[in-house]
Amino acid sequence: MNGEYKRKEEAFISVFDHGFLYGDGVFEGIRAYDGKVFKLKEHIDRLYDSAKSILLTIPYSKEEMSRLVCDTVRRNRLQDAYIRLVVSRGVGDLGLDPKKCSQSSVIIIADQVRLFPNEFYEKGISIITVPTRRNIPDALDPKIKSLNYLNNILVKIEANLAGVSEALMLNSEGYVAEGSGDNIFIVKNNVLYTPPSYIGALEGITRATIMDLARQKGYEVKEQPFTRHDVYVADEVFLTGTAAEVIGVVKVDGRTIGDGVPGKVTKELKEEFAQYARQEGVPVYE
Ligand SMILES: Cc1ncc(COP(=O)(O)O)c(CNc2cccc(C(=O)O)c2)c1O
Repeated sequence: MNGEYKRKEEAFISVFDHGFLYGDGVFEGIRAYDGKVFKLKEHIDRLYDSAKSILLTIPYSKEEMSRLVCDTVRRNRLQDAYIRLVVSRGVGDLGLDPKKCSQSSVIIIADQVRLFPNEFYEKGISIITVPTRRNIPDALDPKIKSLNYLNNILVKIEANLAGVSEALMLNSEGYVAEGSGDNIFIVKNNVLYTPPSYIGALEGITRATIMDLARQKGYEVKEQPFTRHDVYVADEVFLTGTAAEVIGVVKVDGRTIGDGVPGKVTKELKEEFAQYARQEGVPVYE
């Protein structure tokens, strides 16, 4: 926390922190595999882009921040880790004006990874689309990974109420945007499609990695808008995210996708990703 290491039980922020009061801040969710931080540069770059976009100053260079992330994993003696990196506007008085905050808060948490049950990956998951739309880019750009996650949480609540583990948001024009915490791919006739980021979605790092891996395997990958209809009639559907990695979707709004089990391309890319994620990364212990 702001350069000092605190035990979990002593790690507190002020009730006047504008990250807490107004969601005024940005964050990243990063994973370490076998003692190596995966896609650290990409996550740090996205964090600093998000901060710049809301005129939030991060009081460390990217190199210092990268070192602090690795230090935090090391001090927690973790090999496989989930890292939450948060930068808020910091402590100010009760007005929302950012000028009231003199120093941003920087918090780095390294914890055990909590994964979806293995069964979700083997059998695939059932999801729904929900009425809650993705934030429109000219209100709050979904490319900014900000602490404002209520749009996503409302979608998660709708998924919970429907008894499913994830839900898809459309954008204001009715095109599929993304899940509450993951990006979406559909496969049709061996071609992969994913919404372009201008649709109103986070530019996922897992999404970008899967696009590269798929192309290296010879698949055509197209970034183009698609509708719920395209999802329903797809041969395969899968979601990507730092936590989920690659997870097959076998039912959407009651429509069975393909044969009702995770498809060939989904399984191939999940395996490819798992191997790649364990080879790559910034070593923490060397
Ligand atoms: C809205 C949204 N869209 C897509 C993604 C996937 O992006 P990455 O491939 O860069 O992770 C995210 C990221 N979502 C995310 C990241 C880390 C943890 C968790 C969690 O559910 O605990 C969720 C996200 O929050």
